[in-house]
Amino acid sequence: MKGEAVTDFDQVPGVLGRIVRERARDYEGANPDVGALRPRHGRFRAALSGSGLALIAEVKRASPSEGAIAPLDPAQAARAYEAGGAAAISVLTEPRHFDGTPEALHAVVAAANLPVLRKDFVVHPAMLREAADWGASAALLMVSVLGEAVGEYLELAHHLGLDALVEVHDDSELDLALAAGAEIIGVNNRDLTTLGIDLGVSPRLIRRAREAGFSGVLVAESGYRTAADLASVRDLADAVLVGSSLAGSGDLARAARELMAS
Ligand SMILES: O=P(O)(O)OC[C@@H](O)[C@@H](O)c1c[nH]c2ccccc12
Repeated sequence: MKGEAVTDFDQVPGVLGRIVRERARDYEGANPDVGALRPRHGRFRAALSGSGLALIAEVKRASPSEGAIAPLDPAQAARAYEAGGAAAISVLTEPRHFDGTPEALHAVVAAANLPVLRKDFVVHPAMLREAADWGASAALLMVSVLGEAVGEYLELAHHLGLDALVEVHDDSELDLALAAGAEIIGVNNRDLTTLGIDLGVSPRLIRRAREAGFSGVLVAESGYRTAADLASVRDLADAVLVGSSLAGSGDLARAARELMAS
């Protein structure tokens, strides 16, 4: 199965625009063929579908909003998150702004007994093929980046046996994700064009998705630092995705446990 690279990023503003244009250049000329159908185990989705709020803990060494966070060893960090009760691990593989690497993902897949999400700015089918080859269970697809192409990328991800976390930040992106047939929708509290956080975004859009009849998995993303911060999504979301506050805590297992204590 062959996909198409997304190249038209003129509409994407701010930091996000800069990053996706860099990523598109990185993968220019890469092979867009994702090969034969691979079996899908749905391990990422299953890990988030139990009762109670599940934690997706992120291996995040740096970010555009915080700069350097912590020089984490990815394997050690993943084992600590697992010990702290995480249901899945997210690993940044974007090199310039998040200090991510493919090796970090390899190391986490080898070290942890949990499903792993490749967190990157996917703009080319080859990035999904890599995620599957590297042993990830899921990949992030951002509607703010892919626009109408999100449906095609969802199909490519599923063809490769991957679950897809389809990320939205506003009403029109949510509508696109729902129309594309997303099974797992993440609502990002951070506006990636300005980097501003509004913890009201997740509860609002998660409610809207449920009202629209969405029966899949809903994930609240970004900006959560304390157990109290989670009150607004505790009985609403299936999972939360947390990076900076855990990664910068010094004791990742303990920070994960304390964050999720209700
Ligand atoms: O570090 P935080 O505020 O806990 O956020 C984690 C995660 O949600 C964030 O890293 C993220 C959400 N969507 C993204 C898209 C690309 C890069 C990073 C992200």
